[in-house]
Amino acid sequence: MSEPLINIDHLTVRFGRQMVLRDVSLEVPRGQTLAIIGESGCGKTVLLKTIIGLIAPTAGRVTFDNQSLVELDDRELARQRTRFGFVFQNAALFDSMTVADNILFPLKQHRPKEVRANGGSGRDVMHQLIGEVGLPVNVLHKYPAELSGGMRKRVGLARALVMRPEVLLYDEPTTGLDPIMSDVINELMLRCSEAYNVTSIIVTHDMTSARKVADRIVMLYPLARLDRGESQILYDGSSEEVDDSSDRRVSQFVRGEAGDRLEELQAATVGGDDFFGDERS
Ligand SMILES: Nc1ncnc2c1ncn2[C@@H]1O[C@H](COP(=O)(O)OP(=O)(O)OP(=O)(O)O)[C@@H](O)[C@H]1O
Repeated sequence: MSEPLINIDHLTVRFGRQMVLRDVSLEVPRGQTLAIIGESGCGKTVLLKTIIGLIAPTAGRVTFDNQSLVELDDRELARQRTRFGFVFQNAALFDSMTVADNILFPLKQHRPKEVRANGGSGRDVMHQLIGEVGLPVNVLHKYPAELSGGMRKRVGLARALVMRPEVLLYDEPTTGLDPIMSDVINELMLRCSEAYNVTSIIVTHDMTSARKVADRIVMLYPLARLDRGESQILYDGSSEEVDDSSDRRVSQFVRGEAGDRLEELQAATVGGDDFFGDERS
C-alpha cells in the first residue's frame, strides 16, 4: 500500500490545562475526501490547524508527505503550505480588495515574478476559475461586501484553487447557506476532487454534505464527554455505513437527535441564573 499523504500519529493537543485532542491517530491517503464531523468544540478545527502546522502537537506527530511541517524553517514551511488550499467558514476574503485581487493574492505572494512577467497567465487562470465556480466575470471588479454569502464562498474556493493545491481543507463550507447553494458547494467540492485529484478534508456539521461528498467520515467526540481510555474517534468508516453505527452517540449525531442533552444542560445550570429572569414573576 502507498504511504499516506497525511499521517496523524498519536496526536495530543493541549492548551494550558485544557486537553482538546488525545492520542488521535489517522492516516489520509492521497486522493481521499475525508469529512470530519463532531459536535461543536470537539477539536475539528484544531485538528485541521495541526495538519497544516499552525498548531504544534503537545505529543505525537503529524506529517504531510513524510515531513513534519512544524519542524520546517519559515521558508520551507511557506513553500509546503502552497501545496494546500484553504476554504474558510466565512470565506475570509480581504474586504479592501476586489474579487480579482483576492483570487490572485496567493499567486502574487508566492510567485510574484511569474505574475509580473506574465500577468496574462495569472488572469487566464483567474478567468478559468471564476467560470468553474459558476460566477460571472463581472464579479471580478466587485468587492466582497457586494456579494452574497454563496458567492463569497465560491470566490474563496477559486482563491484556494489558484495555486493548484494537492490538498484542499474546508472548514464548514456549507454553513450559513440555503440548501440549494449548499448543494452547489457540494457539487463543486466533488468536481474539484475529480478534476484535480486533490486530497480533501472537510470539517462539517452538515451530514447531507458529508454523505454526498466524502469517501470516508471520521467522527470526533469531545474529551469531556468521553470515558477515560476511550478513543476520541467514535466512527471511522464509509459515508454509506455511518447511519448503521451501533454507537448511540454516532447515530444521535448523524440523525441530529438531542437525546437527553437538554435535560443534561438544564441539570448543569441548576443553581445558576434563572433562565426566565424577572419576566416570570
Ligand atoms: N488557540 C487556542 N487557544 C486556546 N484554546 C483553543 C485554541 N484553539 C481552540 N481552542 C479550544 O479548543 C476547543 C476545540 O476548538 P475547535 O475550534 O477545534 O472546535 P470545533 O470542533 O471545530 O468546534 P466548532 O464546530 O464549533 O467550530 C475549544 O474549546 C476551543 O476553545
